[in-house]
Amino acid sequence: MTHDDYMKVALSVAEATVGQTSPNPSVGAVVVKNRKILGIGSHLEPGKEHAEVHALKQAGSSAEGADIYVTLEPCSHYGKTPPCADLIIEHKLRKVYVACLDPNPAVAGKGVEKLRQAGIEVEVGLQETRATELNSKFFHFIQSKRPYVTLKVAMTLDGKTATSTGDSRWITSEKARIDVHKQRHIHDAILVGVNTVLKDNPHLTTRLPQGGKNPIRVILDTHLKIQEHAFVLNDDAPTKIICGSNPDIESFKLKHPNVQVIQLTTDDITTEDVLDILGEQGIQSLYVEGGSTVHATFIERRLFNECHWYIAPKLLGGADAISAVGGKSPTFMKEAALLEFTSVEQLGQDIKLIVRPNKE
Ligand SMILES: Nc1c(/N=C/[C@@H](O)[C@H](O)[C@H](O)COP(=O)(O)O)[nH]c(=O)[nH]c1=O
Ligand SMILES: [Zn+2]
Repeated sequence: MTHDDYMKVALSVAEATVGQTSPNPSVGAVVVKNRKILGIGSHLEPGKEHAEVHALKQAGSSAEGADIYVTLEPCSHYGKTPPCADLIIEHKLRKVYVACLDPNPAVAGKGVEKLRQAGIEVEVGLQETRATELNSKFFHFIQSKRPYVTLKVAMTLDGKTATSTGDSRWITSEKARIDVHKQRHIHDAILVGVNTVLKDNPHLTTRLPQGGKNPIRVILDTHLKIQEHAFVLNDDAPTKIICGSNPDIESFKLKHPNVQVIQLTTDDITTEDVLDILGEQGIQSLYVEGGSTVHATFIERRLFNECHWYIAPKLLGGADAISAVGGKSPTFMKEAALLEFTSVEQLGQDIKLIVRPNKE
C-alpha cells in the first residue's frame, strides 16, 4: 500500500457517511505503522467523535510513532469535542498526512501549525482533489453562508418535463429515480415551487430500499396557495414554506403547526433572499427539483453550483409541452450560462449528466 492508498481508504470511509454528518463535513482517518493499519475511523454524526478519535482509540498505545492519514485538516478549536490536533500530539504520532485544509477561518491552517509546532511532520495535499470534492457543499457554505445549490431536472430527449396537460409520470425509470432519492438523502433540503406541489402533489421524501434521511422540504409559495391536503403538509417529514407579505399565516399555522412558515415583507421573493434565509437557518445544500419557472430563476441569477440533468430516451414533441426551463428567453445566445460537463453516466435506460459553471 502506498501513501495514496492509505488516504484512499480514509476517503472511502468518509464518502460512505455523506448525508449523515451535516452540518459537519464528512471526514475519514487511518492510522498506520510499519505498513500495518492500526485504526480506521470516520465522523458519523454531528456532535459525536471525529474520525481521528475513532482511529486513535482503535490504535491505542501502538499509535505512538505511527502515521495518520486524514481527509481534512485536524481541528484545533474546541467545538463539541476536544481538538483532534491535541489528541494527535498526545499520542505522539510521527507524521500526519492531510488531504486538504479546512476553509473554515476558525481552523484554516491552525491545526497544521499546532502539529508542526509540536514537532510532528505534516504533509498536505495527498488526494486533495477527491477530498475537496467530498466536502464541496460544506466548503461552499462555510465560505458563502449560502447553501450549495444543485438543480435537478428530469426531461425527455426533446427537453420536456411534462405534457401540455401537466402529466409527467414517469419520464425517467426506476434506476434514475433511485439516484434522485440518493441525492435527496445527501442534500440538507429540497426546494420546489408551489405549482409543482399543486400539479404533482409530491412527497419529496427519501424512499430508498436501504432507508435514508428526508431532506427539509422548502416550498416557494408567495400567496400561500398550497392545497390543504398536500402530502408535504400532512406527513411527518419537515417542511418550510416561504411566502410573501399578504397571506394570513396565523390561520394556516393553526391548521399546520408542524410546518414552518417564513413570511417575507415583500411579494417579490428573490432567489438571493431564499438562499440567504436558508443559509441563516444552517442549510448547507439545497436540491432544487423545479418546476421550470423556479429553475429559470436560479439559472438567470447564476445561483447554482451544479446541475443534475436526467434525460430519458423519449420524444414527446409539442411546443405547448412544459420545457425543463421556463422563464423568459435571453435576446442573444451569448447570454447563455456557460457550463462544463463533469460527468456522464448511464442509469438503466436513462442518462445522467452533471454540469457545473465554467471556471472562466
Ligand atoms: N416526473 C419525473 C420527475 N418529476 C419530478 C417532480 O415533478 C415530481 O413532483 C417529484 O419528483 C415527485 O416526488 P415524489 O412524490 O417524492 O416521488 N422526476 C424524475 O426524476 N423523473 C420523472 O419521471
Ligand atoms: Zn477533530
